[in-house]
Amino acid sequence: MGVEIRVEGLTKSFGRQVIWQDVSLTIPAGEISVLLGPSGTGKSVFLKSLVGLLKPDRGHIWIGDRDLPRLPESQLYETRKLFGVLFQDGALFGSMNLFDNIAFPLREHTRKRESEIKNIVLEKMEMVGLLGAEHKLPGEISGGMKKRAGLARALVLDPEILLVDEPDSGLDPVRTAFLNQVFIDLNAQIGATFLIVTHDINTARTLPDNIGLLYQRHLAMFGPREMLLTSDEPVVRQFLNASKVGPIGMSEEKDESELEAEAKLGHDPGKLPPIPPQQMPSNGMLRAGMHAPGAWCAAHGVTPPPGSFVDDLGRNWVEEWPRYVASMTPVGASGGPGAPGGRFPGSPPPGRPGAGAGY
Ligand SMILES: Nc1ncnc2c1ncn2[C@@H]1O[C@H](COP(=O)(O)OP(=O)(O)OP(=O)(O)O)[C@@H](O)[C@H]1O
Repeated sequence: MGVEIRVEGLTKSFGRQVIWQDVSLTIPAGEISVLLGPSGTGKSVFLKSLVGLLKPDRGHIWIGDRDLPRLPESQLYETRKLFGVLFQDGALFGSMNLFDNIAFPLREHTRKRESEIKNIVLEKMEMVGLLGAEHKLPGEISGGMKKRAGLARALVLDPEILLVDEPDSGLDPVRTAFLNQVFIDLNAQIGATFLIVTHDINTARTLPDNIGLLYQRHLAMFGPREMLLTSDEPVVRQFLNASKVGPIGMSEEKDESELEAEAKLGHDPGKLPPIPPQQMPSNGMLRAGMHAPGAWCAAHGVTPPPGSFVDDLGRNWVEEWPRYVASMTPVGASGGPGAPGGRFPGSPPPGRPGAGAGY
């Protein structure tokens, strides 16, 4: 079981916002692949495109000899049956108990008898460790159980491909580890092709055969896990080490309206997002998100440049300050919270070394 997915030159935009472009990769049949990426890089959009819920602007998604974006509706419907999808929240119907939730696709898409449906549902519930919870409502179970119920439902039609969107969201590390083990066992048992989207580094380190990284509208890398874990690419290293220092900034999260607002202010989108006035240090105070260099640099193992000041993204505000002031002149002129002229951030007040209110 399990089929290969071959993606070629896939591009997706919403209006003027390009989500990713020219993504090409082959997701090997029967293996577990994980797609990583900072928030907002379009991982969920990628999953939805793979299953045909969103139409890419260009490119191909080959499942065998079928190119998904070009299939007529009837064939798309048939091809979708190859997929099981686990959405972030499990997407359970709140008014149905777990048994009926899990039985739903079988009742909707097959003509199986109730006795047969019962066998399948109980088999899948056992696979995910939920046997005995058939009569519970989604509101009566934990987040981890909800995910496993969603997983059981994704399995009832015996998918060749299982797509999973952020299985770890909202789960503590113990439940995440447990769920990851369920994925490993399931993969060994059913042999389907798994693609899991996550930003959990531990999941990426332990679970997959292959890892991909989406970054700044491109697939930065895709390959065997060890290749990524030992990569010297700065973006890969920063992501895997969960470091604030490196090429990944906050620009990935911006949507079109934010980028437009920035462009109007004359900012260079993605390069120097303005720091919000409420986070600017003024009158010697350190505000949330801004850290005295001593504490921050010690925590990140770097030597602070003399007189420097860093923010949550590791930007040195001694260097950024003149550009920031230039870009914020109207605010500065009014003497507002972002106005230059207060105590320069490189000099924390005496007696409060390293007092970073953001910690
Ligand atoms: N249907 C849609 N219409 C317009 N924009 C959308 C739509 N779906 C997603 N987006 C935009 O696409 C971008 C990527 O969203 P997506 O949810 O795929 O990111 P992600 O990498 O999964 O983020 P996270 O890790 O935070 O879940 C976001 O800017 C989002 O606002």
